Amino acid sequence: MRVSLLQIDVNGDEPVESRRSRVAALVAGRRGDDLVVLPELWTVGAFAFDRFEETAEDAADGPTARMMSEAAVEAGVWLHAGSVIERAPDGTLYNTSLVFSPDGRLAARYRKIHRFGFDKGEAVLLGAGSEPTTVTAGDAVLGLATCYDLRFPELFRKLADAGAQALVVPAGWPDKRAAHWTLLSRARAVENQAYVLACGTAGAHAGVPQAGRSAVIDPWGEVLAEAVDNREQVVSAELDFARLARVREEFPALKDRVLR
Ligand SMILES: NC(=O)CCC(=O)C(=O)O
Repeated sequence: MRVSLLQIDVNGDEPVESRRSRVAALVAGRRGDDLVVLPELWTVGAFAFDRFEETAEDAADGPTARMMSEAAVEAGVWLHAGSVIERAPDGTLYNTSLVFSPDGRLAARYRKIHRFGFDKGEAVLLGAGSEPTTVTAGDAVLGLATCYDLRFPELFRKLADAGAQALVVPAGWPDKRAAHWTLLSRARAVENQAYVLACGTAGAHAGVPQAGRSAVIDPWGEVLAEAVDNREQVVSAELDFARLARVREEFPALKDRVLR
């Protein structure tokens, strides 16, 4: 399975509508990939808390969902469209990831469970998701998580237990904690013997320089492809699920679990 992570430059100078069109064109041009992944909140910016309310949209039928659905069809790919600020029917806002099939169907949505900010930011502005989510995308079972979720291994273990072979983590991770991003991404791959597709944002927004450093990590913890900086770029790699099965068979640590 050929995957590409699009490490999108998110900055306040580019209007959200322009970025949406630009990203839709980038996705539409990815014919040949099987799965394309976008970062967390690439429309507004994960740290642009003061703009969450004005940019909130319907998860299934908002402007981002519509354009991403069309772009997935045009490219003929599975698309993890990163996340949007979802306005739910009761008015609650969520940080919600969207996955589209190659025929444009919204195949999965996942509301971020662990909200970032402690007593500020997401933690006070957004509702918390409660449903660990997997989705079958072509040959792969994807486990969905978002940015700060990466710090909570119990979520990833639940996803692995539910059959996830590739753990997809869109993020808007800041540069000052880049070492945590790269370390935890590899740890989640090794401990769950799964691929990790970690897709961060490029550039800087809301005064927060981003780590970038998007990476595809294999079930042995090897980095198959990575962005070495925080410029906008595409990171591509081939996922081999026979290799995943071999790793799990030859080093069956998951079977040795004692505590559940
Ligand atoms: N958008 C986020 O979830 C940021 C997470 C973060 O900065 C961290 O975990 O560190």
